[in-house]
Formats: sequence, structure tokens, C-alpha cells
Amino acid sequence: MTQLSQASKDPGTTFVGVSTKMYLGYRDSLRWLDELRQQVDTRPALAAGRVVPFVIPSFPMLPAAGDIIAGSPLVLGAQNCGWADGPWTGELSPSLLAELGVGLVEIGHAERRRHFGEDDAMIALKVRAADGAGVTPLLCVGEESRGTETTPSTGAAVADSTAGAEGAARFVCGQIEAAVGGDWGLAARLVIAYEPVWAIGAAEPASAAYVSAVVRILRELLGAHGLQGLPVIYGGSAKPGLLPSLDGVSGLFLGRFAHDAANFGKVLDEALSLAARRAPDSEH
Ligand SMILES: O=C[C@H](O)COP(=O)(O)O
Repeated sequence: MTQLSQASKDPGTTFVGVSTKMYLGYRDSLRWLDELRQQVDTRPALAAGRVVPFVIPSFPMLPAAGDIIAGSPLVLGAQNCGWADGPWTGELSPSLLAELGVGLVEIGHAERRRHFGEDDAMIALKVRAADGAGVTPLLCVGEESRGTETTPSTGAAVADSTAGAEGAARFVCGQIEAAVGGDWGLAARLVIAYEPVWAIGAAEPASAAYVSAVVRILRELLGAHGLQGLPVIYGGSAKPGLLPSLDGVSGLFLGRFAHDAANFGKVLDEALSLAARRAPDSEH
């Protein structure tokens, strides 16, 4: 069992992760990974495991990244996977990723759904294969556009920062159900990255009120399957300052704004402060 799958069984765990997507080349990735390791090494409170940091570099970086983060609490992730060994030219099997020490793998990221035609059937195959190889699926879900609710009398847009949250939560719950083929036992082994598509690559994240509302309703829906405590982290232009304003969200999945490693450190501090507040007798 990977460090991540053990940690993810505790609903109090906070995840702080970052993907480089295709933003960094090889040398820049090495430099950045060194900086990220320093950010983690200078925060010994991470050893308690209540905050789990993870890093998801490009595929070719995985062996070097494994060496750079060895012995640190950082969990290594991959940005995608195939669903089988064998005649699948250009793919990477979950079993190979497991051999490289990968603890979690992104599946169904919005960019893969949009640009590479990944559909629910492919995503379900990947989720099952990753789980079978012992690599925790980091299932990426999120609505395409922010819902706009209108007042019945005037048709005017409701000026409510949580408008559309219920529709988004229901859509996301449907994406999760499709990704596990209705097998909620499998869903229990996932980490969910809730990433509203419209908030990815933006200047600002979705509002804290909106994200908290979507995740709250999502947890109610998941509760029908005994999964209200499933780890659900937020991604989409996340940056320092966001995590403390969220309610009921299990952490952040950072992108561009953590390509400055210092920002990753700032979010780790925020996560550690929240964890310390929940466990006042901790060593933090
Ligand atoms: O993989 C990370 C997410 O898609 C968020 O990326 P972003 O923070 O650059 O919008």
C-alpha cells in the first residue's frame, strides 16, 4: 500500500499537491524539484502525516524526481496513465508507474478530456487499472461552465456566490459514478480533485463560498454511498490564501501558482496551521 492510500483513509488528512503539466522543461523541472524538496524539508511538522504533500511532474522526470524526493514526505504522482500492459504504443501502464514509485495518478483531467478525447469509458478503465496496480487514482472532475441561476420572476441572474453549486455537485457526483462504473467500493479508494473547468488556468480561483458549497453538497450526495468523508481537494488557479477560507475541503491541487516553490511552502504552512488547530496537542 502506498503512503498516499494509507493517509487518504483518514478523513482529517489535508493534501497539498502540485502538477507541472507541460510548463517546465527537463532542467527547469530538476531545479524546481530541488526547491520543492527544500520547502518540505524545512517543515518537519509534515512528518506527522496529517498534511500530505504530493508532486506530479512530467513523465520523463519521474525517475529523477523519485531520487530527489526520496526520504521526504512528498508523494510522487503521474499526470496520466494507460489501462493495460501490452500493445499500447506511447502509453504508460499503471504497473510501470508503480515500479517507479508513483503513489497516485491523475485520471480524467479536464485538459485530457478536452484535448485528447478522454471519455467516461476510458476514464473508468484507467481508474480500475490504476487501483489494480496499487496506484491511487486522483480522479479529476468538474463542471464545464459555472451554472447561472435566475430569479423566477424577472429572469435576472441571482447575485449569489453559491449559485449553481447544486448543479455542479450533481454533475461531479455523476462523473465519479461513471469513473467507477457504479462500484462505490472502488470509489472509496479514490482521491477526488474537484476542478471547475472554468477556473483552471484563470487569474483567480473559484470563490471560496462556491467551492465550499459544491463540496458540501457533493459530500451529501456521496453520503448516500457511505462516502461523505472521501478526500475532495480543490484545483483551479489555487494559490496561497485560499485554503484557510475553504470549508470542508480536503486540500488543494495547485498548478501554475506553485511553480514558484515558495508558494507551495506557503500553502503547506496554511495546511499545517489548520491541522494544528484541529489537533491542538500536536507537535506543530
Ligand atoms: O493541475 C492543476 C490544475 O489543473 C490547476 O491548474 P492551474 O492552477 O494552473 O489552474
